[in-house]
Amino acid sequence: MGSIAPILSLKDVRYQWPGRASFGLEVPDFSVAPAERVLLLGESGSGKSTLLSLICGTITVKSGVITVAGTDIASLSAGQRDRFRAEQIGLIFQQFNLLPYASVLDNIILPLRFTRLRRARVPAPRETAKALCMNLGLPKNAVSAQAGTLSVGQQQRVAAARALIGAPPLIIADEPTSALDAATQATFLSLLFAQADEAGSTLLMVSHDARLAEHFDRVIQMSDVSEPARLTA
Ligand SMILES: Nc1ncnc2c1ncn2[C@@H]1O[C@H](COP(=O)(O)OP(=O)(O)OP(=O)(O)O)[C@@H](O)[C@H]1O
Repeated sequence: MGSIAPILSLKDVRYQWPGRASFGLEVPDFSVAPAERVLLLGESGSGKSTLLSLICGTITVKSGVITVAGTDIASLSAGQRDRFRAEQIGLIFQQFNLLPYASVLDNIILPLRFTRLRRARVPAPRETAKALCMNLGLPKNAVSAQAGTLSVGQQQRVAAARALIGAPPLIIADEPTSALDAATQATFLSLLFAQADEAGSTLLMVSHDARLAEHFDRVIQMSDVSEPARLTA
């Protein structure tokens, strides 16, 4: 990784869900370099979503330090963390989390409402949203459709466009291809990578699906990142 500062870094991070002594994360050292495409593989229940929640700051570490784009997220108040997340991280959820009755266009520009910094990077939000839709292979008339009326594969592209708009430095994707067949997965990933490249965004994806590995710069197993065996209740 040389002297380039990582976009994401976890050092000596520990987390345990309250009342869940049987599960814990312990991450001695994990980092992602700018523009890397990293796939984090792990079985169901291995803690992938917990790790992403820690990185996004929706749950807070018991000990250790997580930095995103150079900022220690524990140093921020809850409100600052929400703003910081909206500014710095584009999220693609497993279930996409689109507003089903809002238009595709309104879904895509939604993150810009929460952060002036990200909004400032998009002089013409509606035009940018339309361009992202086109580049991600959505039909032209899809932008005005209600998001909930689209197919699963199309909704996934809308979720990707929403994550990419305003070029956040870090894109985090939680099993975004689990509902798709292999050919559609590959197409989606190559479109996502091309758009992430254009935005200069780093991509961290978690999945249980080892078949995705060939598409990524680096593939890591959850068991190499976290050492749950060392935890005590
Ligand atoms: N909100 C929560 N409260 C308490 N325990 C939780 C919570 N969320 C997750 N856990 C527990 O943390 C452990 C890891 O779950 P997590 O969802 O992080 O794994 P995962 O690898 O993302 O699984 P999957 O691939 O099935 O989504 C599990 O034992 C789970 O029950």
